[in-house]
Amino acid sequence: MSSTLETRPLITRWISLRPHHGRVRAEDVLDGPLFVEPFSADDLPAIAERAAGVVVGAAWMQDFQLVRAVARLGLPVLVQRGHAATLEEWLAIADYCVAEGNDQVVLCESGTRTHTGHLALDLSLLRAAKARSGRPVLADVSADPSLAGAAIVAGADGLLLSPSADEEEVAQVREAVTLFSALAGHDTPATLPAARAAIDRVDAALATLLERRAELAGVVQSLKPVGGFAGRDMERERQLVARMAERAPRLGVKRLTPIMNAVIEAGLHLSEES
Ligand SMILES: O=C(O)C(=O)C[C@]1(C(=O)O)C=C[C@@H](O)C=C1
Repeated sequence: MSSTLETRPLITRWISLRPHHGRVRAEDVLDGPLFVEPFSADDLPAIAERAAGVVVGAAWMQDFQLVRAVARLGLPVLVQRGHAATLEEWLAIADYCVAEGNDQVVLCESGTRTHTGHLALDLSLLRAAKARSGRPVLADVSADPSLAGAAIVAGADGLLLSPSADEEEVAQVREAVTLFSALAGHDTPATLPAARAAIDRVDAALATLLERRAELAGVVQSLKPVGGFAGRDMERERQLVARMAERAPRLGVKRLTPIMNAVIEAGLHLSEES
């Protein structure tokens, strides 16, 4: 398996060999790269053979011997923040890995344990970790998959889901990745499949927005004294294209005009049909 790690905007699923997590077969959970959390140093040789990377779990942050042994495998290391760990303590684990000659360290914000026992994802800490370390930072949305979109918008380079996530949660997180990474992403994909995958995500977001736009245009038609093609307002169309061109300077007014003409006419046809 590859030892280089492409994080954005993958959903990384991880397997923990710690007893209370239960074992899950790799084939059942592999979505993005497979990361495995060891139970002890004894697990490391098997992990080195099968996994794309190793998880230093939130509960392991004080076990420096294990962290060092993990780093020496040479695989990417995903360092989860302990549920009470500070930014400094978290980044110190990354430094331990680098000290062992392994610079392939990815951080993962895994939430702070609150007084009610819940895990609260700290997105401002995630941003701070990104800024301070310059490393990719994932967000573990296992405790609350509905935060996936917020994490991506906050700058998460990828998301982590525990193997116990059910199919509905996986679908929810995948949908958030598709829609929000299209808006938040500024990375330049390096390969043809990665570039096409990025375009597919943009198209998915575009389709969602076009459907919503058609719905709203239908509402406008029903509110206007004269709706449909008969009530067309070319000055309004010119203004909205001009505003869009400020956000899309590469396309500019000239290229956006026929695109928006087609979009608006599709909406008008739709509203006249219904
Ligand atoms: O804003 C309106 O008046 C609309 O009817 C909506 C809309 C649009 O789809 O954005 C459609 C037709 C008009 O020519 C201008 C704009």
